[in-house]
Amino acid sequence: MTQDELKRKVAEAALDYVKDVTILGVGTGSTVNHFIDLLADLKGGIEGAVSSSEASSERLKKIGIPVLDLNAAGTLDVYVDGADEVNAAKQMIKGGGAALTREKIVAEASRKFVCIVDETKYVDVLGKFPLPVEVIPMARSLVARRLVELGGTPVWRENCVTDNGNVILDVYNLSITDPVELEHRINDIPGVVCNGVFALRPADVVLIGSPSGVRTLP
Ligand SMILES: O=C(CO)[C@H](O)[C@H](O)COP(=O)(O)O
Repeated sequence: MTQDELKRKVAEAALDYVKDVTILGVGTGSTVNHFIDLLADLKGGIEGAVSSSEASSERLKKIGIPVLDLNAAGTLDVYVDGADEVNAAKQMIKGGGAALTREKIVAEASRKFVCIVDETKYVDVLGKFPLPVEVIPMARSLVARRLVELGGTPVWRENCVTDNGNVILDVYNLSITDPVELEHRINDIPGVVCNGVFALRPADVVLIGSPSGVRTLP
């Protein structure tokens, strides 16, 4: 099976978690794109979705699902999103699609975070995938210097402007043995809007697609 077929398969499995949901949170990325496409056929009572990106909002609207403002929607029952890496503690690296800030907000606003990944995303230690950090443009060099002090090698993702008008630094060479500590430390750097470590609010359910089926992390 191709990686894209695995993404489709795990997206299908996530439908079980939204059957009784009327308003759900929807993440960003190619795995979530499959999930959105599958929502179109769901004979459920979905009345609307809170989206984590302009790209997902457009896709939701195309299939007739209204996109709601989080301020009006309040607490969401379920948030479905992908990840770039996930570990056994259901902590993740996210932000490969530059949507990390809104993803972290919608995740925080949700009772249940269902993370959908193919098997290539499962790791023992987070950090092989370069850690995305969203930064206010004027602070880019300052934040990069602080990230070097933390042991990383930040690289400016050129030609990328986030939905919030900011820039992304991708941090290489991190071995994230204490994700909670690193999430706090990067958040503390002035100019950082958000970092892609999702450990303070990990996933509640992780579904992993493989050729032999979809497994749920214990
Ligand atoms: O965090 C994300 C976007 O900011 C995505 O969830 C992550 O990049 C995974 O993407 P894909 O499903 O395309 O592999």
